[in-house]
Amino acid sequence: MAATITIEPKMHKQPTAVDEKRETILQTEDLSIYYGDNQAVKHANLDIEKHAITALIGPSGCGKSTFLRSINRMNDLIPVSWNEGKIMYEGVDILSKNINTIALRKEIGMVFQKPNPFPKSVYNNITHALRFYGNRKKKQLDEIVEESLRKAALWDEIKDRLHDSALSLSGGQQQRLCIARTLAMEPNVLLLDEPSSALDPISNAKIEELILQLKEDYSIVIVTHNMQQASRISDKTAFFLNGSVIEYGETEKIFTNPDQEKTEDYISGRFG
Ligand SMILES: Nc1ncnc2c1ncn2[C@@H]1O[C@H](COP(=O)(O)OP(=O)(O)OP(=O)(O)O)[C@@H](O)[C@H]1O
Repeated sequence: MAATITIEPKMHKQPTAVDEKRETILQTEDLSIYYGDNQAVKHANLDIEKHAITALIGPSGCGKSTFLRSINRMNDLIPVSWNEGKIMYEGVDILSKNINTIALRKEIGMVFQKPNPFPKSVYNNITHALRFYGNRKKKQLDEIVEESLRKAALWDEIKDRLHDSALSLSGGQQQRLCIARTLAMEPNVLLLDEPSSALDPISNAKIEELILQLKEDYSIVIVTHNMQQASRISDKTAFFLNGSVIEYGETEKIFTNPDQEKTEDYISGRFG
């Protein structure tokens, strides 16, 4: 039977049940990812928890972004990329050939390092994909725009600028708009690839605060080079080195009492 990802309408989510927290939402099983002959991720076994923030850390080129992009099959867009192993999401191996990747990317949304709003109005940035996928009424679109911008902590700042170009917003506002655009698709999982590294410290702090709020409703995986950021906001941390997951555990433990010497060396700045 063809494996599909079901999209359930969930505009008005119920509050998260306490007992739902810290369940596993995604599991990678012996996941390896290659670019041609270059093995960028090596046999990764990670359980990503629901309603938690999972940070992926490690030196440049160790495979963090590759791992992240594989979770919603964005890596498929790189022709030389191929993989082995499994990524289980809601009982389905999302690396299967018959997965609907468009539906998958709605459920598992992604935000990139550089804010990349469309050269359209704020309003149309959020409604563009919704219009493409369905015949939503204006009233409904208005509600989604407001709800998404509120969730992205941007509504109060730009509610009078909905028809201005998104490119007229500041860098930090553009990044929160990109987050709002992703939230409008009602994802379960958010993949964030260094979402604040291109921003000034105040915008960075706002994004961090936002990510912490979003964890109530979403499961978040974030790639970051910023050790303070990882220790401030994440619940779990995975340390990658040369494509391998060297250590994975509670963030507090990883940063205060890691099991592996290499982890200790990295977080204390001895390399990387
Ligand atoms: N599009 C691509 N085509 C070919 N090789 C790639 C591609 N993207 C990444 N790689 C290779 O895969 C390996 C892992 O890169 P990746 O970008 O995943 O690491 P990273 O830990 O996210 O690095 P950084 O922190 O610098 O972003 C590197 O050897 C890199 O050269």
